[in-house]
Amino acid sequence: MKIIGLTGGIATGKSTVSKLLKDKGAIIIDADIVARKIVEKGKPALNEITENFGKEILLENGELDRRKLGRIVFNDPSSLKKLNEITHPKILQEIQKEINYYKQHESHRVIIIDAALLIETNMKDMVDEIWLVTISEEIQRARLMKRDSIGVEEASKRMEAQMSIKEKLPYAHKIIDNSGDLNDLEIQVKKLWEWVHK
Ligand SMILES: CC(C)(COP(=O)(O)OP(=O)(O)OC[C@H]1O[C@@H](n2cnc3c(N)ncnc32)[C@H](O)[C@@H]1O)[C@@H](O)C(=O)NCCC(=O)NCCS
Ligand SMILES: Nc1ncnc2c1ncn2[C@@H]1O[C@H](COP(=O)(O)OP(=O)(O)OP(=O)(O)O)[C@@H](O)[C@H]1O
Repeated sequence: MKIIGLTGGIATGKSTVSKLLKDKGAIIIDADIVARKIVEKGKPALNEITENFGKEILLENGELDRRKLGRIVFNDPSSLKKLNEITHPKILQEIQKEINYYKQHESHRVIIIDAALLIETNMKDMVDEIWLVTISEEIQRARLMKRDSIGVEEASKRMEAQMSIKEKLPYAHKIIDNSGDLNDLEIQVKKLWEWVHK
């Protein structure tokens, strides 16, 4: 079983690549989905978040107000550090649990871990190789603003909260250049999929 870490900055196109790989038969573990799961109502991480950020961080139904928390942490590095300290160990633990499950039940299939923070966290040690999705910062900012309907400042702050693509390059075993159109992307993904099965 091969485990591939798919990474790249916010809105570089990881989910788009994951979808293409899923259609080809890969198992996808999406770190954003795992991150949402560990802060559900009643989970210990949500209590820790309210202890640190106050009850105002909850919606009326008791769930996490993600937009509000996002506005706080992406504008204040020390709040982001605190949130990462609460969530990252639990996200890593859950991903490891999922890997162990698939190792037992789907041992012939390729696993893709889709995670923006794969290199920043110890997730990089869980994978056999790293595939990096790259685009210029200008395209990245433009796609992020469009997808999330946010302004240039908010988009830039989110990008600054992560390692730059340039800093991630030395860790990459394969590069997926997503500056072209979706057809270009599909061609690259097809080649990688063939390569992984050689
Ligand atoms: C701050 C939160 C509540 C904002 O929620 P929101 O629904 O607006 O965004 P979502 O979770 O879909 O994340 C979107 C993208 O933001 C970027 N991002 C998320 N968390 C972080 C972080 N801690 N540091 C840097 N970038 C991040 C990633 O590129 C991610 O793909 C949420 O992102 C969160 O709980 N983050 C901490 C957990 C985490 O590190 N998740 C990323 C796992 S790789
Ligand atoms: N080649 C492309 N041409 C034009 N738009 C694209 C291309 N690839 C992806 N997109 C769009 O760019 C946006 C970001 O892509 P996507 O959501 O896959 O990024 P991501 O890396 O998974 O982001 P996140 O880190 O937030 O999870 C989406 O709106 C997607 O539809």
